Amino acid sequence: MNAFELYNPTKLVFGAGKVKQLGELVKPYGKRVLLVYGGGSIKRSGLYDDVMFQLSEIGATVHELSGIEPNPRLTTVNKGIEICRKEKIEFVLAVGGGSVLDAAKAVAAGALYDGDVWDFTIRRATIQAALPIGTVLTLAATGSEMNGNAVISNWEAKEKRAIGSKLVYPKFSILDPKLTYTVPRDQTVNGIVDIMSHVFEQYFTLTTDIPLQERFAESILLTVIENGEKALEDGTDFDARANLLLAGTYALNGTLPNGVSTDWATHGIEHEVSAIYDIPHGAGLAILFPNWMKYVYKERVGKFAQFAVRVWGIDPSGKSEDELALAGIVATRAYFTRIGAPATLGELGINDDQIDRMAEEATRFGPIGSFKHLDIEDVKTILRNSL
Ligand SMILES: NC(=O)c1ccc[n+]([C@@H]2O[C@H](COP(=O)([O-])OP(=O)(O)OC[C@H]3O[C@@H](n4cnc5c(N)ncnc54)[C@H](O)[C@@H]3O)[C@@H](O)[C@H]2O)c1
Repeated sequence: MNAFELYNPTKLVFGAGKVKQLGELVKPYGKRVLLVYGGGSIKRSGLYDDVMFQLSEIGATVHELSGIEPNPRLTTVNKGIEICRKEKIEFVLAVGGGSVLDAAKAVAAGALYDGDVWDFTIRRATIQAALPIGTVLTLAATGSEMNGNAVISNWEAKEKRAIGSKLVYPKFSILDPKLTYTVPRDQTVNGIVDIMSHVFEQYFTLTTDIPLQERFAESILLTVIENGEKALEDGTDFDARANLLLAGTYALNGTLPNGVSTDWATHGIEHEVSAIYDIPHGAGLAILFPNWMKYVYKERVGKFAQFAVRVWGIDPSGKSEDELALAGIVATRAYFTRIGAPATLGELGINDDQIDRMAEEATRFGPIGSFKHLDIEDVKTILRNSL
């Protein structure tokens, strides 16, 4: 096991009706609040009114940044930064899915930076300060509710890049499974794939003798596989939604990578696809991950065989490790297809036009991944195999 540090300051407030605690949770941080949200689903569901009521109860002055796009854009983040500076905002409250949370984090960091917030994504500057953030999550997927990451798209430059800092962990996140009842089927599917992909990035590692981390990861995968299908059958199944929501948080809150070298190559490639084609992150991952698996599994066949047996319940008798590994990859693709995720870039209207550019961008800082280091030619092959 590698040396590691675990840091997670986010207070998780989980359960039905927990939005009632919002006012008290915001109160210590100030009364000048920027409310960040997306395209209006929170208005239709009544959540907006509940949030505004809570903020009015503590006498907060609320300014709004609405219209956060899925794959949130730098231009929108900049609008939020401007409001923060002009209105002397003390607290940023994100209400929505991962895109809203990520945009709020970028706004919070950009507001206290005397330069272009994009600098944080291209390693020109590191975050030195940020406004405090709180979140009310409405979609199980990214883990952004309990981590220090945010992904922002520069639509003009067709680039999608991540920022990360201890300073942008939410101070608190409210997770009420009932708030996810209205998530449409396709977004539920994208969320399931995103959560599973976060686990894959940390599970497929060359680090050995890590039984606790492996079983953590396998239990998250099994929980998502079972409860994902239940939530798709009945979007108002409280327990299925609750289990999915908590799995999403644990998949990317710093629990799984303890002492383990993690990969993240597939996420890097997916970001290049959605930077150009603006596809949902989960859809891109559903297409790419089984192709990444097929390309790299020989680096450690035994781990993929274990995945097949423990996660997909494949009977190992009479099968070689290689056969088991491949059966696990086939089962992964079959599950994605069963829940309705795309299997090829072609299904999303993407052809080979931009493969060179996407591969160049994905490897702009050098080879990616740690399970197998992927250079530009490897990335091109995985993208071509995904057409
Ligand atoms: N910060 C991280 O650690 C991290 C990790 C993975 C991905 N990401 C990024 O997060 C973004 C994706 O976030 P996401 O998957 O949470 O989706 P999202 O926030 O983009 O939301 C997807 C859609 O679902 C709608 N929606 C959200 N909640 C709803 C509800 N309760 N009812 C009805 N509609 C609802 C939104 O309005 C939007 O149209 C991508 O940009 C991705 O790259 C971030």
